[in-house]
Amino acid sequence: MKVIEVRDLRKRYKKKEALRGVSFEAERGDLGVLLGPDGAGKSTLLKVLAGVLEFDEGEVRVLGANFRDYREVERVRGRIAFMPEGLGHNLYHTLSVEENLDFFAEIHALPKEVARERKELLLKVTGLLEFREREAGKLSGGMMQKLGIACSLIHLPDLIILDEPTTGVDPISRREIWKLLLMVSQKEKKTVIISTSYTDEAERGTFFSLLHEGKVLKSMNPEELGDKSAGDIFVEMVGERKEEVSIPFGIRGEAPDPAIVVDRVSKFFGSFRALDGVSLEVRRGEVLGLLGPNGAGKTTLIKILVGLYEPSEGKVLVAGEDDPRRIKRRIGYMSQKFSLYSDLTVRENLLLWGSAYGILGGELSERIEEGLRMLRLEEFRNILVKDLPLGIKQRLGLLSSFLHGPPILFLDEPTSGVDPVERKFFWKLIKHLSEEKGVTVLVATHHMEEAEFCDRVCLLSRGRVIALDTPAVLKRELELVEGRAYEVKPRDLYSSLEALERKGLTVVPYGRRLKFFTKGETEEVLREIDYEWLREAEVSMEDVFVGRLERYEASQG
Ligand SMILES: Nc1ncnc2c1ncn2[C@@H]1O[C@H](COP(=O)(O)OP(=O)(O)OP(=O)(O)O)[C@@H](O)[C@H]1O
Ligand SMILES: Nc1ncnc2c1ncn2[C@@H]1O[C@H](COP(=O)(O)OP(=O)(O)OP(=O)(O)O)[C@@H](O)[C@H]1O
Repeated sequence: MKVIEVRDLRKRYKKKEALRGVSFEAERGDLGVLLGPDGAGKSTLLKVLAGVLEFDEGEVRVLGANFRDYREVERVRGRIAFMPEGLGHNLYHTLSVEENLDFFAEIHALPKEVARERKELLLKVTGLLEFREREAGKLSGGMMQKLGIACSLIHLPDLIILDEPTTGVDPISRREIWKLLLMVSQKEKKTVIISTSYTDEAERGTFFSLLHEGKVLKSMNPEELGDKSAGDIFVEMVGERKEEVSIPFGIRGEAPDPAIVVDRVSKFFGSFRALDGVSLEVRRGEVLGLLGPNGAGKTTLIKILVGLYEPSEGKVLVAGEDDPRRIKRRIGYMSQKFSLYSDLTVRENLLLWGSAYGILGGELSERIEEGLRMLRLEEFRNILVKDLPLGIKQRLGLLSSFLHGPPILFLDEPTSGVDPVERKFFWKLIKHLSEEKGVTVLVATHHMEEAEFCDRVCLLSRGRVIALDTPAVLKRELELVEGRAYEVKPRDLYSSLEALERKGLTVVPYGRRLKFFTKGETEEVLREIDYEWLREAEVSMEDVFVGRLERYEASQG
């Protein structure tokens, strides 16, 4: 049975035609993934499907209701869950984690026992069990996102629409969330439609659709991919950004070496210890990647370094300064939840930022024009920030952070929700700033492939540094502990999975593939699953992340 039938859908916002004749279908039990460049129209399509945005032309039938007629939309609204894009936008920030879940269960009139069972399951899957009493507004970004997903799933409606649910979510939780979505679609036969900026996620659903400039360019099922990845298809259809980066304006002042010193820093919120004796140094001109599970303390550390929080213990030196007011003048900061004025346009925001740092007149206009061109923001210059798609907001956030030419840059998840092509460009820009301009960069990310671009990587867990080294050393160390990594080809995925699990090996799904480490039993394991099915795989930073954390958690009991 078709749960969604869309024909020739058109939607315009004032002058902008966001959807230009979209056709789209999904059946019961489908898990459909929307991919597309920033601003392609994904959120617009999802809002129409959820019945929260009116459309101009075309036919939209959802759960048998004709969405032209508003009374029909209302008839099925209770059977649709919708999570909008953005961290914690569907939550009550002054209610606790548990109260949020209870609230959503109650408005959908779930029987008490069912609500209790589901709540416990969702708290477990999202890793929020130990934080059930914390106010939602005090959760980390990724924890908020996971609570948002849990609140959308608690009444298990027939159609679940999630706009970028895994943005800001750490790699381990991302796997758990995917397991949950697969269970909801395969076992419960619910229909799930999500958008994502992770192309590997497109390979895990029943189909994916690539949107570009308000049209569906391609819809396919992952089996049709052959040897290609969804990322390859994305780049083929959308095109790469091949141009070199060159930032014509100068950096104001130079940082000392080390540029950042963190000395035995702890931070308490009430009795909760968010940072626990963190010490590290960032060398001048280095790009240091900050990784860690949601709630590890990455944002807290960055906020201390940029002078927004005072440490409870220990001290920091940034650009040789220990006074938060002086630090703020020497750095650039892109925060996780945006320090942008939502009722001002893109250009107005940049004017305010630049002039706050004393850059004025012609020089400011030149910097803004150059920045808008470089980050492909020109067409958005007169759009209010609140109307910008997430990925475009991120571009503006990045530009504001370095517009005034600071020698040290703090970027808190700059690429979350940014499309893969633009994400690569962000990294070209970050590397250019560090290598050509000598800028020191501290960058938090959940995109593990980006950790490869960092000079060194710091892995935080529960407020402590558990690893700090170059990506190459961390990967080599993992190989020594875990053995060689192998990948299993897709056609034999499930039989291989069983064979491997019988051997007691942890098998990790990577899109349509599986990956495992041989742990010194190479011959025996390889014999059990035909050699032909295997290929040697490279150890990735995601393996390092998972491996290190698992070992750390085990050592802590
Ligand atoms: N309320 C609005 N007013 C004006 N223009 C809008 C509004 N909402 C969206 N747009 C425009 O419509 C286009 C599509 O936006 P949409 O949010 O659907 O993109 P998206 O594919 O979800 O992007 P992202 O993944 O980056 O969030 C963009 O050009 C956007 O600027
Ligand atoms: N104002 C606050 N009051 C109470 N607890 C807080 C407050 N701010 C942060 N925390 C807690 O401190 C911990 C660390 O949060 P932080 O935002 O630094 O994590 P993070 O590593 O940046 O996570 P994410 O990857 O999800 O962004 C979390 O458990 C969070 O709930």
